[in-house]
Amino acid sequence: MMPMRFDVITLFPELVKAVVSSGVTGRAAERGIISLKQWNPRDYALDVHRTVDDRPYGGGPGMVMKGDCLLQAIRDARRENPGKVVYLSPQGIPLNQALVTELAAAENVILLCGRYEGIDERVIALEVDLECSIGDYVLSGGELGAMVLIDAVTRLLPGALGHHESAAQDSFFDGLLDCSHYTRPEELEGLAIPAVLKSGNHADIAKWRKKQALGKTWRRRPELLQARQLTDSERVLLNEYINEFES
Ligand SMILES: CC(C)(C)c1cccc(C(=O)NCC2(NC(=O)c3cccc4nocc34)CCCCC2)c1
Repeated sequence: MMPMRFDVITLFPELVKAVVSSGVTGRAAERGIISLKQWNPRDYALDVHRTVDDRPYGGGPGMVMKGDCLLQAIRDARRENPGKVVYLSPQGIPLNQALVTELAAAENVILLCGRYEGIDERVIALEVDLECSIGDYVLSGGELGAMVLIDAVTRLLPGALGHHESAAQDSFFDGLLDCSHYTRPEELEGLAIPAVLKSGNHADIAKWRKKQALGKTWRRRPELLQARQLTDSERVLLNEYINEFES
């Protein structure tokens, strides 16, 4: 199995490298499930000051990343990794599990990270296949977006998760928020755990967990429920939860 290759165009290669230094993504890199290569536009800046940014046409505050260095870095990366070029950007489409699943099916992907006020628009016109955003807040660069994407995609690749983890992952996948979790000690600072979890009755426990997940999603992220058809038994559980919640 060939590793999925991520090529990241970034002024901060060390920041992005951290994503493969530990945890599931670190293990996936060790196992050859993913490979990561960073390309620094500054290596293409030939002037003595190695300039990668310049003042914006039309004036205004801040600087813009110069297109020439970015284009050369992207083209060198493409030569080694003929993958889709994804620009992590606040103007992008929201990164969600559906898009992550789509990206995990791709052989390779090139991730472009902006800094300063952004990148020269002509780079997007010439080389970017997809713009995606990890959320609506102001960031200092696209690198954290790249790392989020690498983490989410890697978890879907065969062999990345142990069987315990992949089973847990599947429970995440059913499109609902997660139920509450508890572990030892049984009493923690005077707080007990829900009795059903000590009952040993696996049917009751599964029902309780599903009801918790449905109820929590209904309370906190009702729009996720819209996106997901409920089975008849799930609808019954949710109605039970709502009746209890509102009683
Ligand atoms: C959304 C909001 C608040 C309306 C907004 C509107 C306008 C600008 C920004 C902003 O943050 N500009 C800075 C910038 N951000 C990002 O790269 C970025 C931000 C958010 C999610 C992302 N996912 O990937 C990359 C992302 C980093 C420096 C280079 C220019 C882009 C934000």
